[in-house]
Amino acid sequence: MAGPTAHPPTTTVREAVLALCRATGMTTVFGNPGSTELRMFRDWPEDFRYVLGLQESTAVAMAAGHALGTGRAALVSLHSAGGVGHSLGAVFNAYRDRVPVVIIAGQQSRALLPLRPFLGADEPARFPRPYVKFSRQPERAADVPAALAEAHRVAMSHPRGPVFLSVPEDDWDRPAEQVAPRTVHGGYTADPAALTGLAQALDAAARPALVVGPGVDDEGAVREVAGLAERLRAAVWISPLSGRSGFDERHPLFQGFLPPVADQLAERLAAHDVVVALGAPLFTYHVHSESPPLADGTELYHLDCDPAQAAWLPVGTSIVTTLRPALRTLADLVRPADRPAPPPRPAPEPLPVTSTEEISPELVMDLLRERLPRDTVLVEEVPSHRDALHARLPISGEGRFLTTGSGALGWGLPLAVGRALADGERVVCVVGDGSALYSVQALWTAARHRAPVSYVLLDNGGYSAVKALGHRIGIAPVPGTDIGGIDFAALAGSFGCPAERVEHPGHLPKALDRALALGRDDGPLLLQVRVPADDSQAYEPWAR
Ligand SMILES: O=C(O)C(=O)c1ccccc1
Repeated sequence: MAGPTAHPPTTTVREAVLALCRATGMTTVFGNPGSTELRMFRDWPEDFRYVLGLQESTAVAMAAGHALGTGRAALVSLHSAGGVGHSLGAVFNAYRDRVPVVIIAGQQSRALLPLRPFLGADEPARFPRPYVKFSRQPERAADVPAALAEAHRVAMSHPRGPVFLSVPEDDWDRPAEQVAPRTVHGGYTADPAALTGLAQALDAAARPALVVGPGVDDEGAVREVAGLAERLRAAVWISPLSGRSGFDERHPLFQGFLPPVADQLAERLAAHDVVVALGAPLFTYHVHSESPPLADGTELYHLDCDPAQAAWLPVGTSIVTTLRPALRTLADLVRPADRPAPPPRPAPEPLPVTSTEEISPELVMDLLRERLPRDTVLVEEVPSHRDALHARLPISGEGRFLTTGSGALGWGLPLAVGRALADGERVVCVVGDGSALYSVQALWTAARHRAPVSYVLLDNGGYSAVKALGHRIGIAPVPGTDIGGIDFAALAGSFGCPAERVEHPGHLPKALDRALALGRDDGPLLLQVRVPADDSQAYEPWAR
């Protein structure tokens, strides 16, 4: 009888990898197959689901949505070299947004590699860097399963993120040993003395603020942040261009969204003497302005699980920690405050349906707010109208708002597919025409798998955010920013996704009713909503 120290049984690389995928909950594979991956699919098991993306960046973004929905890493299979290249915009987002995506990329046969073969990747492990946490092509086929196990553990440890394994196509049939899954307990907590110092600063503060970054939602610390904010009576802001929410935006302590411009950010926070940034890089700027990061008199503390981020922040005291244990300790350390709470931010005026001839983005957001259940998962990629969305469509609840916090467009449309496939809950995705076109073929996957996504595509006929950013610095017109005239409803229909065009404000309420009444089993639907191209506005939603 085998003792506990006996070697695990020998099998093939494929069997060992599939067993590891089962053990780690990665039985949905997002991918786009080619000849360099074929042997992975021999005797493809029935308990695995293959979700085809018609371009590799959609496969990565769908996997990211799945990972965000399940809380587990998601597996992606990419084609060698060029396929990896196609995926990289989405890999960049996954890295910056800390999404655990495990990528297995194809590679040519080991015997062919010295000959620079067709499809072969030179220096495969360098290709996705620096936007992966781990990147390897194992030296020997037999090392592939253990390398994948390590990659998975790296992807899932804080700060989470994508990992990359290049597997030559002749490895899959070779012998290898089964890998026993291991557990890594990855929560770690701050130095108690550092938290005591922070608690003392908060107790002494007159007007403290918490800045909620994407890490709060990512680490499941929303409830802890609300508890601390209430105990402190602190103002709560969301960090610039955060890819998540992380605080109930209807809460009276909520003050709004910080601007991604240094002078405006410093000005917004100047009212506070102690600011605590939670899971937020805080100084995420989109455009340059000559300004110190914070006004004199604003003292910054920063809690984050990423030591690199702690190192590159230009000012403040950083405490490296995962958030939940640190926030619980902090809530015990601070005194309940008797300072007055900050006044709540004013609510925007609702627009009557009949107030305009055209459909304004504000009207779309008002109508969505009236219709969406509070716990709807909302995926956003509508840069020109994000201010209207944030002002009029408050998010409540953990994991309910997803967008790119990094800026590579083409993320939202497929992200919504993966998120919907994670648990079958209907997702609402508000997407711009420009954004949609980077990854529009994900509608085919949505239709194929009947992913419950209601797309509200705001069509302003151009790259409006870029036009407005040009306008801001006196550059108009900007060449290459008009893309109007695309029939998205027909395009979606051709992919098998039902769609409607909405061009008149009076037709919008019923169209939204139809889109939002759909259930888990009704598959996707796309509304192409024509909104005006307002190129005259400077892209400073945060300043309006
Ligand atoms: O600034 C840009 O060019 C850009 O790509 C972008 C991305 C997201 C939001 C707004 C603009």
